[in-house]
Amino acid sequence: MIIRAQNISKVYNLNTEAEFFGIRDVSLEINKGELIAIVGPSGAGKTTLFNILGTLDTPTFGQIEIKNKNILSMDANEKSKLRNKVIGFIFQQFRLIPTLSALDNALLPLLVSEEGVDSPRKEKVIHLFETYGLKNQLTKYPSQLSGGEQQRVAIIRALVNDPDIILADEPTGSLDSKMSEYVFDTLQQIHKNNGKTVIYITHNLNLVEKANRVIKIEDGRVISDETCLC
Ligand SMILES: Nc1ncnc2c1ncn2[C@@H]1O[C@H](COP(=O)(O)OP(=O)(O)OP(=O)(O)O)[C@@H](O)[C@H]1O
Repeated sequence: MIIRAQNISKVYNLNTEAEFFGIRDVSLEINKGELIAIVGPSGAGKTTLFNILGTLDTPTFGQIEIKNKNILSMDANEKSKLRNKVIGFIFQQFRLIPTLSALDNALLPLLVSEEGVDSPRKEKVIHLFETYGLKNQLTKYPSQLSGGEQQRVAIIRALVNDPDIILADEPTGSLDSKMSEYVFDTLQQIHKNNGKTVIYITHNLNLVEKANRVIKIEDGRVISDETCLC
């Protein structure tokens, strides 16, 4: 098991009149290599859950373990190290830095890690650009790339530290249907070829169908959790 969440709740504005449960008593066990879609209406708690699974936020109640490590007992520095090594993030709005080339954007997690960028690591990233059809885009700036290409650069950035888990918050939410397929195809390849655990939030029914497991959230609770044996 790669992630275990036990009875986690996130309470916003705790002990005030505005107290609100973003998620309520959620328990999940996520195994290595799963391809999971998180679905549910707007305001259901998907991003709240995403942030907690990604160690970007702390639950108010409950326990969370990633790779058998208790996240709640870690300080900010330990969490940030674990996050950098174990989790790759992809967001709806790509979040590339406009003044850096596509290659430098993808290298950023290495630049801020203890290991830094060396030649073999740079070559590996260039190889990823080739694998994902971006070899002619290395020196381009984000504004010179299509939305789908920008998201693929963001996916490579999420992969450079070879994380076990990829967390994607509506990765195709800003793209038209053709570009959505183009980008999702990359996520599927990463899942299939590299054995990564991929967890994505989506409103796109075509992408829900492609998951091995679908977790539905409503009013902060998991209302169904189905694994497809296909
Ligand atoms: N910082 C906050 N303070 C108070 N309430 C919050 C905060 N963040 C989120 N919420 C509330 O928690 C609930 C869940 O929000 P969340 O962003 O997780 O939903 P979501 O399912 O991701 O929605 P969407 O699909 O619209 O992105 C919402 O009702 C939201 O208003």
